[in-house]
This record gives sequence, structure tokens and C-alpha cells, in this order.
Amino acid sequence: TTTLGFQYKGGIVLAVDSRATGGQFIGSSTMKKIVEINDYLLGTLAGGAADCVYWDRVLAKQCRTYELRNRERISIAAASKLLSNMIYNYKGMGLSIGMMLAGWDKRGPSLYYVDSEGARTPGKVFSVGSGSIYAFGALDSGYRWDLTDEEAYELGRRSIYHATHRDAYSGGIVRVYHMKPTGWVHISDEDCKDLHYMYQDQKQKELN
Ligand SMILES: CC1=C(C(=O)N[C@H](C)C(=O)N[C@@H](Cc2c[nH]c3ccccc23)C(=O)N[C@@H](CC2CCCCC2)C(=O)[C@H](C)CO)Cc2ccccc21
Repeated sequence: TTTLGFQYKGGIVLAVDSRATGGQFIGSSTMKKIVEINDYLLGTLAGGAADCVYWDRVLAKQCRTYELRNRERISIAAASKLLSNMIYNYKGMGLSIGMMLAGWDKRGPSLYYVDSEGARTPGKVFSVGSGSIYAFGALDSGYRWDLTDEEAYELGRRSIYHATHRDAYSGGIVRVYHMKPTGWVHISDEDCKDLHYMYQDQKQKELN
């Protein structure tokens, strides 16, 4: 898996691949690793599939319960705290989860990373999963605060593409979402094979 998220002038961009593996076998190439918790809160999933899918559902239930009791949406800080506390209770029992939470609340945009050791970290740029070392190569060299929206989408897409190209445990569809003040927008789903040939053609044209 390769997942990434970064905050920039225009909000937060999330980009992920869609491969699930069991050892050397590919269990699926169409998994949804960006989960829509509500219109202003997105999560990304990496690690044990069952752990990620299960704890995402528990978190979604907790966020909805909060909304009904308090008549307002939960903040990103609170949602990520709920998740890290729930997971911390299982510390040392073998959970494997690397989730990012991205959203827009009264404090504006915020991005958190929560892992199965119970760590909860706010930040501007994260990449999580077996392919994150490749994604960081493209992401760190291309990242700037004042990217345009299109440049930000392309940075996310290209960074995930590089990971799917080199990491055997990443592949399938490159999914991109944008978190704006008005909520999330699903920007694109593109097969990493199509991106491969598109980038090859681009390189060929530049050489000519
Ligand atoms: C195909 C499939 C599943 C599957 O392949 N499960 C295997 C056992 C799984 O958990 N794979 C992990 C890798 C893994 C295997 N055993 C482990 C033990 C500990 C930690 C990780 C693992 C995976 O693909 N993980 C993905 C993220 C997942 C993909 C599926 C959606 C939720 C996030 C990755 O992190 C990369 C592929 C790198 O592992 C689970 C599932 C649920 C619902 C529908 C389909 C599937």
C-alpha cells in the first residue's frame, strides 16, 4: 500500500493506491483506501486490511453518535483522538493500522496520522505504507505550500504512481481526493498502467 496526504494553500490533497495483498498474492486491485467518514472528514487506510476496515467503521459510528448528541460535527482533532485511544487499548496485541484523518472544521483544515502504536501526530505532509519511501521521493521534491489545485492533484497522482511502479505491494487505481472548506471532492481515479504510458509519452515528447 501507498497512501499520502499533504496540506497546501488550497486545502488538503489525499492520494492512494488500491491494491490488497496476501503474501505475494494480490487479493484485490480495486480496494477503497480513502474512506468517507462524513462530508468533511476523510480517512486513509494502510496495514492489516481487516484491522483498518474494522476500526474505520467503529470510528465512523463514534463520529455519527457525536453529531447526534451534540448537534454539530466532530472536530478532526477529537476524531483522531477517539481513534488513537481506541487503538491504544490494543497496544502490543498485534493490530496493524496506519490511518490518516483529513478534514475541515472550525479551526480550518487539519491532517493527522494515527498508527497502531497509538501515536497521533498532526502534520502537513505524510506518506504511509510499504510504498511510502518511493512516494516521498516525488512528494518531497515537488511539494510547495502555494501549489495550484491542479499542480497539487498531479503531485499526489505522480507520487503514488512512482510507488506503484517500484513497490510490488502497491498498484491498481490511483485515487485522488481534495478536502476544501465546503467538504471533500473526489478528483480522479486512474489506472496506474494508464499513468505509466502517459508519463512515458510526456518524457518522450520532452526528449524530442
Ligand atoms: C482482498 C481483501 C483483503 C486482504 O487482502 N487481506 C489481507 C490478508 C491483508 O490484510 N492484506 C494487507 C497486507 C497484510 C497481509 N497480512 C498483514 C498483516 C499485518 C499487516 C498487513 C498485512 C493489505 O493489503 N494491506 C494494504 C492496506 C489495506 C488494503 C485493503 C483495504 C484496507 C487497507 C496495504 O497496506 C498495502 C497493500 C501493503 O500491505 C481483506 C479484504 C477485506 C474486504 C474485501 C477484500 C479484502
